[in-house]
Amino acid sequence: MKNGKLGFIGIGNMASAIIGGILSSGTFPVGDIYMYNPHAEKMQRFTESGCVACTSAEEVTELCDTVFLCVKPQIFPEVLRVIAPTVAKKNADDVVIVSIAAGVTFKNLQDALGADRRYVRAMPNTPLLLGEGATALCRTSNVPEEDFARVRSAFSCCGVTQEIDEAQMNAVIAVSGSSPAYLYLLAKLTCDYAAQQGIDPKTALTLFCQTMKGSADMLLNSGKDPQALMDMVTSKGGTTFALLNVLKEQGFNEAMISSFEACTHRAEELSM
Ligand SMILES: NC(=O)C1=CN([C@@H]2O[C@H](COP(=O)(O)OP(=O)(O)OC[C@H]3O[C@@H](n4cnc5c(N)ncnc54)[C@H](O)[C@@H]3O)[C@@H](O)[C@H]2O)C=CC1
Ligand SMILES: O=C(O)[C@@H]1CCC=N1
Repeated sequence: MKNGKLGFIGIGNMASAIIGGILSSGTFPVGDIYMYNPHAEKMQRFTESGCVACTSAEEVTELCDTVFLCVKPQIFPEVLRVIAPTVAKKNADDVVIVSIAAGVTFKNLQDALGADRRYVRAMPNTPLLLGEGATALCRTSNVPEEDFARVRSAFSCCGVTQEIDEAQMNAVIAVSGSSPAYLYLLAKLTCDYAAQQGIDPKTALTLFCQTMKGSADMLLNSGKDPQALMDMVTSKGGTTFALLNVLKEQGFNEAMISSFEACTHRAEELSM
């Protein structure tokens, strides 16, 4: 029997962002959110909000019909071993296992927990915390629409979601999961430069962040593609041309592409 409870195992950066987003949106009753982390202090702010702290991963798995595995990929073998007997005791249609881990495949999950179980993989990102996340999702073919919709709503209540094929899950990490890091790097480099030039750091951050937001809106809503939008900014013989020219000369495009490939490759290595 399904009871609608959501369980989270591993309450670190990402689970905190997901739970924080769910709580802010009010999409699920707070008392339906269960969690386990070996370090109880990581759960404290959510227990103060009314979420339920469990004493083990098995307990979360026993009590909840949607179980989010939010530990590091390296910890997955241990967590899967711990929850396997509890998953085995449930009817196959009474539990959906959701993994947010980079690289951990459906085959990894099926080998550990059973091929007849229902699985969803998600690649979210930390802006979920503010309701501005972006999550790529895929599911095994036995996950019915109703179960998938429930998982999806845990992410879509705090951002956008897109369903993709499992074969694309490692490549999408450079698009959703990891990409905030290089946007923050760009913000840091830009604002550090502005500060060196005597611009007040808060002023620079405000201008740059609005520029990121505005540029994202242009990409989504102007009907123009990235190249056309770059062309709109770039006056012949002007400042943007000078800026882009240095990036080109110094191999920026190649470095970005190599970094995406490294991200995907690392996810492949993290497969169990
Ligand atoms: N941080 C991010 O931006 C994103 C992370 N992910 C994925 O999310 C997962 C978690 O990443 P983070 O939240 O960044 O890591 P984290 O290290 O912040 O959180 C992991 C949590 O698991 C807990 N933990 C360790 N052993 C455990 C066990 N045996 N049972 C239960 N909990 C245990 C740790 O105490 C920690 O609080 C990873 O698999 C990562 O690939 C996916 C998308 C984005
Ligand atoms: O760096 C990582 O491995 C995780 C997955 C995507 C974002 N953070």
